[in-house]
Amino acid sequence: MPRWRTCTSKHFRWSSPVAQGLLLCVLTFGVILPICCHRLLYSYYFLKTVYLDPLSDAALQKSYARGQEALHFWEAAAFTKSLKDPLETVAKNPDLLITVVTSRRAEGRDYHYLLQVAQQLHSLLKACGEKPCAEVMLCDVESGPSLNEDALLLEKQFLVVRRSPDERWQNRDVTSIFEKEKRDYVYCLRKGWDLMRPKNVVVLEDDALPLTDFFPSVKNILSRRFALNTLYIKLYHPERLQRYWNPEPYRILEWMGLGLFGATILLLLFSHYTPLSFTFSASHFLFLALYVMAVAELAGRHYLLEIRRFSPQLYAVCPATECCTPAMLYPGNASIRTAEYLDQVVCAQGNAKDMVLYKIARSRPGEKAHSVEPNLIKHIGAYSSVRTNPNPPRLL
Ligand SMILES: CC(=O)N[C@H]1[C@@H](OP(=O)(O)OP(=O)(O)OC[C@H]2O[C@@H](n3ccc(=O)[nH]c3=O)[C@H](O)[C@@H]2O)O[C@H](CO)[C@H](O)[C@@H]1O
Repeated sequence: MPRWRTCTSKHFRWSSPVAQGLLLCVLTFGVILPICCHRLLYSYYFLKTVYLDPLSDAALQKSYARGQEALHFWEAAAFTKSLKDPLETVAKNPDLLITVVTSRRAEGRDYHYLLQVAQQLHSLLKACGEKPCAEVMLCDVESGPSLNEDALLLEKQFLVVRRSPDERWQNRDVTSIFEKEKRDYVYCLRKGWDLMRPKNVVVLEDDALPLTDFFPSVKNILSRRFALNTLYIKLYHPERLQRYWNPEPYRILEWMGLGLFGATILLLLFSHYTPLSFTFSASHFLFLALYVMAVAELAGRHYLLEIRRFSPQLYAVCPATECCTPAMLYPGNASIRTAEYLDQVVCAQGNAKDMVLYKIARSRPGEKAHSVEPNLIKHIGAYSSVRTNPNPPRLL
């Protein structure tokens, strides 16, 4: 027998733990995960070159169809319903006020993001039963010569607030869109507080579509102790930034915890169900922990988070992340504190209101900020009203 064959058989036996571990890794990472995850947008296995374009086009088409359906819905409602002045019908001191900040969109107007959000809120509020879960205020910040037609269409159904000509005059010198966006946000925070003195406030951007678990989850979060001492709680973080390998310290802890938990379960299963005699060792445990961690990261943490939707009690609360403010919960009088803080800062490119808010919460003594996972809204805005848009917009 040639010499190399003797060597191989001496050092490499398929029954050895190393060979079995190798086989498991090759099967999992080279066969099973690629087959199961190549179409999953937020997985490392996602075949971007093949699937990104069709998935993005399908998402645009779906959003367009929802927008047109919402347009017909609200056009019909405007004809058939003649409500009292919405300002008379809103409750004072509601438990929850939902403020939707909206401006006219130059691009993507046919998607009617605001109408989609309003229709979803309308149906979720109807499902709440007799006592409404929240009051809704639409804050139309459009100050240009063109009107925000979607907000106009909703005037009979919702309370719509706008700046007076004097207030608009005071803001005429703002040249940066990011500073304008911040001032608009502050205006909406203050207006909601002045009109209703709500017990808690959620501010939604007009392209933040609440998911079906929105109201039960917000209620559950507000019932937790930490909410009382929080400046804001983020209800959305972009899916593409939800990976473990994004430098958020709490995620590394979660990742390690998952690895240890998964390894324990796998060892218990192996020891019960393998016909071979099984000896437990620390290196087995370490290997399995790393294996579970790698599977979770490569398949996509986003999909793991979705398991938490099973019940609002399972939603995780973690330290706030930096990016984006499409859906923010301000418990108690935090909305008015936030407006005061934001007033003291000037926003600019690279230092938009989301970054500024994050820095405020970190630098002010006694203020804390949190994020909830999984997301409570879906971000439907493929076209930004403050940044240049790629043509056509893509999901990643
Ligand atoms: C999904 C996502 O990452 N969204 C973030 C991104 O917004 P986007 O770049 O996606 O912009 P967007 O069009 O969604 O606008 C954000 C919000 O600002 C409002 N608006 C717009 C123009 C204006 O003059 N005044 C005004 O108030 C608009 O109605 C909307 O409620 O960046 C913003 C900061 O710049 C925020 O952090 C958004 O959460």
